[in-house]
Amino acid sequence: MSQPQNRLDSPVLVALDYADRNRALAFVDGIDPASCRLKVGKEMFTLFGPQLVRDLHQRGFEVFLDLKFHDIPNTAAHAVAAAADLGVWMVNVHASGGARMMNAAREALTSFGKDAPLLIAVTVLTSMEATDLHDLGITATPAEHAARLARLTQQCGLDGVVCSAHEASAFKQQFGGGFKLVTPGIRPAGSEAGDQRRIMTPLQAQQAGVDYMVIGRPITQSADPAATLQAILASLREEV
Ligand SMILES: O=c1ccn([C@@H]2O[C@H](COP(=O)(O)O)[C@@H](O)[C@H]2O)c(=O)[nH]1
Repeated sequence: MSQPQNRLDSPVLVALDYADRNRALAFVDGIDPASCRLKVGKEMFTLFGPQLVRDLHQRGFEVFLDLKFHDIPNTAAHAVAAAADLGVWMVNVHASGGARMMNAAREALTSFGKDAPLLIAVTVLTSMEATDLHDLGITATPAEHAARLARLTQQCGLDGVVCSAHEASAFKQQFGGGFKLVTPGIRPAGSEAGDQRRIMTPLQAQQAGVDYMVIGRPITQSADPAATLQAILASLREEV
């Protein structure tokens, strides 16, 4: 297990969603590990496996392994422990897997002590809006349903949730400052929303009190990903 040595205050998690490992590493090799953390999700992990995470650690980056485990408690717990063995900084499950699954996942990390990754749970995907919930028979709004799942997540002793930045200020009041809010669906002004629905700009998300903002395509699909990342970071610093 190799843990990165540096540490940083950056709120930006870059979603490293590339089908091409060389393109991903070309971007990574052009940025400073102190400027952001990297999120490895289902696409790159399925294509390139744990070695990709080791390669990023070796370059000094902390990694959020975004595999959103949703399974029976035993399987989810073993998967979370495997992520901890890999030395990731953060790992997640789906809150809709329920309390027994989340408790099992949390307990699986106790033996890692201070080396345990942060464990968070996905509430309502940022690509979802009210009509998507209605299709599932859920009549609550995305914000109400996300709050219900966040409450359950906190009761299970996890470190925080994935939610949209729209829920951030209410969740900080309800669940306290220490409960981490990780928000995808971040779109700099003028960039395409794509499949995302509950979106905010980086600055709006910072003002709403999010802890970490996940930004993928606006950076990775830009003409100069490293420069786009720097511009986003600069815009956030200006407002501090
Ligand atoms: O609710 C969620 C949970 C996870 N994601 C992931 O974040 C990134 C977002 O990428 P963009 O290109 O900035 O849209 C992506 O890896 C998702 O799998 C999310 O979007 N929403």
